[in-house]
Amino acid sequence: MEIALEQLSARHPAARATQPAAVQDLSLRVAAGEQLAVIGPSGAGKTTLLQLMACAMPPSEGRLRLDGADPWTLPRDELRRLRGRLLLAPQVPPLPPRQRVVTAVLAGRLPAMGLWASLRSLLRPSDIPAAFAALERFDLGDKLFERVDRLSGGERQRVGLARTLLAPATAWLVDEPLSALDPTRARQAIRTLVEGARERRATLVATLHQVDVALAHFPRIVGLRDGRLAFDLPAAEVTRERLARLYDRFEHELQGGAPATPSPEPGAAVPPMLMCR
Ligand SMILES: Nc1ncnc2c1ncn2[C@@H]1O[C@H](COP(=O)(O)OP(=O)(O)OP(=O)(O)O)[C@@H](O)[C@H]1O
Repeated sequence: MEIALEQLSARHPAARATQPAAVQDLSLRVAAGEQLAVIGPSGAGKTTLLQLMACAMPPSEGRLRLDGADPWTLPRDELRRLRGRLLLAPQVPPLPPRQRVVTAVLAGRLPAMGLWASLRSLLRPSDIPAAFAALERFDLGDKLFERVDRLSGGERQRVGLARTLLAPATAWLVDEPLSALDPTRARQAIRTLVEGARERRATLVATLHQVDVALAHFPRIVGLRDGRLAFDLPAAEVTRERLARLYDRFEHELQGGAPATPSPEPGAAVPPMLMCR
């Protein structure tokens, strides 16, 4: 799916009147199948940007276009169908605590199913091999029949990512997918997510606090600051200086520095983890 933002601004309904808009005058085009990482300090508007792309909140100004259509002008049925092609994966996946992992993963397919098939799938998992294969890619095959509330936070986050692999969506909008993972797991998980999106030809937009992971695994990086576009560059052009400007007065969120040399290929050894938080 192609995603285009034209001078988009957005304000959260609960925001104070004195608070600036969470996203301001943002123009951006993400081609179908492209992979983009969004970085920036806390409060920069990264999550809001994903919510806008996912049609979870309407813009207050400007226009969003998904495959050329403005979703907010579509009839309700068409908007619902369009939302079925969008996957917004929140930082903490909404997994019912008593649910089995297999059911939670297969729930990724629900948007493509009718009502009865959905109910049947929730009661009796329909494609256990597919759930197992998705979990295996995140090193969680042994948790297939475990209850979700018996998993660690990091395991739950990976179950959420395995569910993404089964989703019928053509745009994956993934919010801080690595926040509960250790550095090794984080790299493994992002590699799997990026590969999965490529295999499915899905557009992937991920917000990331780990700047080094973003630079190593995504070809294009968008820097957000105070709701505005600070830069939109190929990963190799995101220099230490640019990052210092992006995180100015938020240096505590950017530990270390950007690689001085061009970003390594996916799978290659990467510099020490830069955690932003
Ligand atoms: N539900 C809400 N109601 C009111 N204001 C909100 C809401 N959600 C976010 N905001 C405000 O919008 C701005 C952008 O927040 P957003 O969550 O998009 O930033 P972020 O870059 O994702 O931050 P973080 O990295 O901490 O998750 C912030 O000023 C925040 O306080």
